Formats: sequence, C-alpha cells, structure tokens
Amino acid sequence: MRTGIIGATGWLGSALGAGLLSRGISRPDELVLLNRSGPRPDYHGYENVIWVANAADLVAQSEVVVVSVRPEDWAALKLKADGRLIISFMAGIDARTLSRCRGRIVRAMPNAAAEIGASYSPFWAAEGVSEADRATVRRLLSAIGTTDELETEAQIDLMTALPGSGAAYPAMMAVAMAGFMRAQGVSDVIAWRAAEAAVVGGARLLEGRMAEAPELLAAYRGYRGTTAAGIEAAEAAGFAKAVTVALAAATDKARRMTIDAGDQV
Ligand SMILES: NC(=O)C1=CN([C@@H]2O[C@H](COP(=O)(O)OP(=O)(O)OC[C@H]3O[C@@H](n4cnc5c(N)ncnc54)[C@H](OP(=O)(O)O)[C@@H]3O)[C@@H](O)[C@H]2O)C=CC1
Ligand SMILES: O=C(O)[C@@H]1CCC=N1
Repeated sequence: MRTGIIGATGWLGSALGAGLLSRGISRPDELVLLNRSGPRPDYHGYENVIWVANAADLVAQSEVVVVSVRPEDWAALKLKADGRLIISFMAGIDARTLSRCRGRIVRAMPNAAAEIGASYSPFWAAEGVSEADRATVRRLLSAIGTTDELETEAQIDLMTALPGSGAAYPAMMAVAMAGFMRAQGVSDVIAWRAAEAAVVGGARLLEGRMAEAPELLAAYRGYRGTTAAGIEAAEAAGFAKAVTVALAAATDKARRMTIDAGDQV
C-alpha cells in the first residue's frame, strides 16, 4: 500500500517515515514524500523512496495521505484527495475543515517521542471511515509507538494538550530543577544529571503503571521526610493548579486554531 506523507522531512513526518521504513511496515517504493524544500538524496538511509513535487502528484500516487504540515500551512496546500484515507497530525484543524479535501478523515495526535518509537498517538475517525481504514491507521501509527481510538473529536484537542506536548513539561521541570541546583553552587554538569535522575529515571519507575502514581505519592508522603516536605510545599505553591491551567490553555488554543490557520468558512 502506498502511503503519502505531506511534511515528510518535518519533526513528526520524518519520524513516521523513519519508523515505517525501519519497522518494515512500508517498503521504500511504497513511500510517497512531499515537503517544501525538495527531495533529499538520502531518506533515513534509503534512496528509492518516491519524491513528488506537489500535493496533487502525491494524492495520485497514494492510497493513504498523512498530512503533517503545521496548521498554518494547511490552507495553502489546497489538498484535493477524493476517496483517499486522510490521516491528519495537525493540531486544531477540525474534521469539518479537513473534509473539504473530500477524503475519509482520521485525526491522530502523535508526539515528539515518535522520534524514538515511543509516541502515544490516539486517533479519532470521522464518518465514512471503514474498519479496514481503522486497521490501516493502527498499522501506520504502530511505526511510531502505540495508539487508541477516541470516542469524540473533541478529545483530540485534549490529547493535543497532553500527550501531544511530548517532552515540553518534563523539560520545564528539568530547567527549574537544574536552575535550583545551579543557584546553590552545583556545577552545570551535575545539575543537569541531578535533574535527569528525577525527571527521566524517576518517570521510568512509573512506566506501564502510571495509574499507580497516587499510591506512589502516598508512599513518599508516608515517610514524613524530605520528599513529603517538598510535595507539600509544591502543592501549596500551586503545582497541580499550574498543570491544570497549562493543559486548559493548550486545549483552548487547539479549539481556536482552525480559525487562526486562516480557514474561512
Ligand atoms: N512536533 C510535535 O511535537 C507535534 C506536532 N503535531 C502536529 O504535527 C504537524 C507537523 O508538526 P512538525 O512535524 O512539528 O512540523 P515541522 O515544521 O517540523 O514540519 C513541517 C513539514 O511540513 C512541510 N511543509 C510545510 N508546508 C508545506 C507545503 N505547502 N507543502 C509540502 N510540505 C510542506 C515542511 O517542509 P520543509 O521541511 O521542506 O520545510 C516540513 O517537512 C503540525 O500540524 C503539528 O500541529 C502534533 C503533535 C506533536
Ligand atoms: O505545539 C504545537 O502546536 C504542536 C501540536 C501539539 C504539540 N506540538
């Protein structure tokens, strides 16, 4: 099956292309690639992928079209994709807007961990998407990690805010943590290592059992020691509130983006 990727050299499009090739989900001659800056002589170590010059060529040669351009670049694409399965990675561009390309619409929300095959990429399928299409979506998304089907399109905006944010909030935590260490006179190298221990090493303990986070916190609190003192101070300073406000702002931005992207009804 030929899969077209519009935005094949971008952060997500490139990760998808790499995953499809390295996991053997697509052969190189089954990948039809489009970007703005033109063909690359080497695409993740493969030469015989198919580069096209415009969206019409890509649609003509693809059964499935993945749209992975930034939302503000969607309108200029003027995509026409009659009868094709369209998988949009774009934040904020809703199915009503996407459906003007006349394809069967799926919206998926991967994250930057696609780069290491660890994206959680939930998807939502609009009317007219068949069971066979859903199987195709699952197979393609398996190239970059795991997926679930969502019940409503509105949940895509929520997924944009949370898993879509990828490493953003861990990075914020790391910057604040390392900043504290440096302010106390710890060297840069050790400060970043200390932050990595907490953000990455600590998070690994929860991998695959995130629903146990409340119990883990209770265990730390139970010590009535240093971490409990830190947890209480963070809560008093509005830690949970800051996270909630951040996710609400990101969700709200996603809801407003179709208009921001210049889509005039
Ligand atoms: N990055 C992330 O963590 C996440 C991103 N998303 C969504 O995924 C989409 C892609 O994001 P991301 O990969 O970060 O973006 P990038 O800016 O990294 O990549 C955009 C890609 O689109 C190409 N492009 C832009 N305009 C056109 C055009 N008119 N025709 C053909 N190709 C074009 C660019 O080409 P060129 O390289 O030649 O400039 C580039 O390959 C966005 O809509 C975003 O909302 C969703 C979840 C997470
Ligand atoms: O920040 C953004 O707009 C994109 C979409 C979700 C994650 N990154």
